[in-house]
Amino acid sequence: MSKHEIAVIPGDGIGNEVVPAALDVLNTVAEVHGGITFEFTNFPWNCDYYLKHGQMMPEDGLNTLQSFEAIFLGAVGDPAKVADHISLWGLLIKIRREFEQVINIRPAKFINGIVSPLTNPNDFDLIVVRENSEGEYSEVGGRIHKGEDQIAIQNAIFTRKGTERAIRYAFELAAKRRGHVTSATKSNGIFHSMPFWDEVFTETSRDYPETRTSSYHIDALAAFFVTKPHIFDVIVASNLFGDILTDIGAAIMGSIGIAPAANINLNGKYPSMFEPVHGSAPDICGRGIANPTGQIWTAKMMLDHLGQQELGQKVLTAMEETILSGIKTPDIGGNASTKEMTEDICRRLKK
Ligand SMILES: NC(=O)C1=CN([C@@H]2O[C@H](COP(=O)(O)OP(=O)(O)OC[C@H]3O[C@@H](n4cnc5c(N)ncnc54)[C@H](O)[C@@H]3O)[C@@H](O)[C@H]2O)C=CC1
Ligand SMILES: CC(=O)C(=O)O
Ligand SMILES: [K+]
Ligand SMILES: [Mn+2]
Repeated sequence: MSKHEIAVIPGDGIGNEVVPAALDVLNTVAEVHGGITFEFTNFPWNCDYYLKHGQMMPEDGLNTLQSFEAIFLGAVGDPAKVADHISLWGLLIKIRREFEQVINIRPAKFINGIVSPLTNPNDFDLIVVRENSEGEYSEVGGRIHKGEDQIAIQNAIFTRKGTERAIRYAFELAAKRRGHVTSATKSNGIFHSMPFWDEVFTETSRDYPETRTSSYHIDALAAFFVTKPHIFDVIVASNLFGDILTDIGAAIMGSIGIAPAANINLNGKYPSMFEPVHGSAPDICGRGIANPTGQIWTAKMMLDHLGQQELGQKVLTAMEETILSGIKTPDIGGNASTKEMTEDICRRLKK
């Protein structure tokens, strides 16, 4: 019997609806497997916690999390209670940074049974490798002066190490897929960091002569996600570009509620963290209609990471069958609740 100890942070809003759903699925696969168990430890760190304690997590929160094999998170943010930059930097981004989760892997593919907003989705199947530790997501800068003299300065950080690490990861991943890496750049408008990004991409690509490479400016690339997403295999992007591209990736699948993500620690010093692409969706929170499949597909990515690829595949297959059978939440054209969709996935896993 192998036991996986997982830290669970549902967070805010629909995180509290989709995380329990995905835990049901994980418990179901463990039961079906018979040889593994999960021990989930829940941490109620979110914007309500902030209102009570003045911080998003306790002082020793990271220490506590460090002993777990992985972290399973829903979403962070409730702008009605706490400003987004405070809540996200106090929990989600803090964990990504401090635990050196330097890569964010975000797949998107055509799913049978969901109407894509694209007329010709053409069975696209892509993965965005998002640099997750630096780039435009930065605390470096400041604000000075008042009134009409106000100045805000925001510095983006691109290190050789961080840039090359993300690009190399994309090449390694592409070697196991269709052997094509696309770089997201903007060297026509961003004077220093993006020409640097291009140089590192070109240099790194020399170590992978078998791999086909492309490079597009992010504006054109975003448009190609809409007009011809099937041309992509692996896309490597900076933190912000990857963030934006993956909401588009989610949208062309049919809903942001489906898209999964994994924040990967590569050096083995800290746990990795699994959380879907979407946020806390305050507009639908509390109605029991949040799409659980982004969180469930994220659970599949966690299973893969834990070495349980076979179980991961089972989860994805059950999820796809449920969708194909028409048991779908409203965001993907159905009228099922979060609970009904989750129960159907669990039922299929037990068969
Ligand atoms: N990784 C994270 O924890 C993220 C947190 N956020 C935070 O979440 C809050 C809301 O941000 P938004 O920009 O509105 O993005 P959002 O992703 O929460 O919502 C955008 C739209 O997608 C819908 N949606 C999202 N997830 C869904 C699901 N599972 N099922 C059905 N519909 C779904 C929402 O109802 C909304 O209309 C903010 O505080 C924001 O900072 C936003 C993005 C990522
Ligand atoms: C914050 C956010 O939107 C993301 O990291 O995906
Ligand atoms: K999330
Ligand atoms: Mn995002």
